[in-house]
Amino acid sequence: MTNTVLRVANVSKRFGGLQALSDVGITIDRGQVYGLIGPNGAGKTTFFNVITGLYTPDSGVFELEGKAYKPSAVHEVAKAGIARTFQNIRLFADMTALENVMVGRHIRTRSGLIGAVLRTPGFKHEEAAIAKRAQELLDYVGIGKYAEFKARTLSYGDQRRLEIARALATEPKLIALDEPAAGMNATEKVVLRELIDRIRKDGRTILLIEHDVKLVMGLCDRVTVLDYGKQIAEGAPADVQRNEKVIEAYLGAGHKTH
Ligand SMILES: Nc1ncnc2c1ncn2[C@@H]1O[C@H](COP(=O)(O)OP(=O)(O)OP(=O)(O)O)[C@@H](O)[C@H]1O
Repeated sequence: MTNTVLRVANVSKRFGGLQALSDVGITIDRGQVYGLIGPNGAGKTTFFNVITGLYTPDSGVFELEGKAYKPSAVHEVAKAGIARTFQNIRLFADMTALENVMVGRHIRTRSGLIGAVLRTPGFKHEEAAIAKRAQELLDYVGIGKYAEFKARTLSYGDQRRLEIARALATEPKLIALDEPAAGMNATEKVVLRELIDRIRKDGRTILLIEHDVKLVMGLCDRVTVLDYGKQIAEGAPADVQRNEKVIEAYLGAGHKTH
């Protein structure tokens, strides 16, 4: 089996007159935490959205574990094996934490989502096993005791962890985290860092966009830096941090720094 989990090459995307991405590519190996950074408006979210099927690219080559995939729709990408979280948390607010994770699990079950909605016999049979696994995942991310709480009643940090549990429930080949530390306080960030570290140690592969450069540098094995839709650096965090173009992009006029 190939050691490369995700290979994306030559991704371009234009919004009207704006070239949001020009020929961007990344390769993520098994077990890596891969960071995507860059100043405001650099194209990080656009790239992320293209990889996960939310935006249709103008060009690009996409491979997951050596097999071509077409990022044409979010659910297709999820089926192919990429699970993601969102910058603006997207949970089923009035469902319990446990139910939210169970929904994530259903894309990997025989009866699927439709079976879940129709409550077919096949679904009922699977349901107990799904609930058990969902509870394990809640425990894993550290919010097991909130299983029966409605998602909207959880703290911001816990909602983010719930999103991660739901993504893990799909047994993804790659888990893509969109600004997982956004809005978190220092203590929550420490807990998040430990969680991402644990997910990696348990053999998962992670792509993340993050504004907290310290977190990225401490956590990631490799980093790509985007600026005005172009890839200006790629490599180990320590090297990228010293890169002249990167320093200029972050400190240069016209950009807000984070
Ligand atoms: N749906 C869209 N329609 C038009 N322009 C867009 C759209 N999405 C993004 N853009 C533009 O593309 C460029 C890249 O935006 P993007 O959100 O990908 O950057 P980013 O690096 O994620 O920024 P931030 O750090 O602020 O989240 C920006 O100039 C943005 O205004």
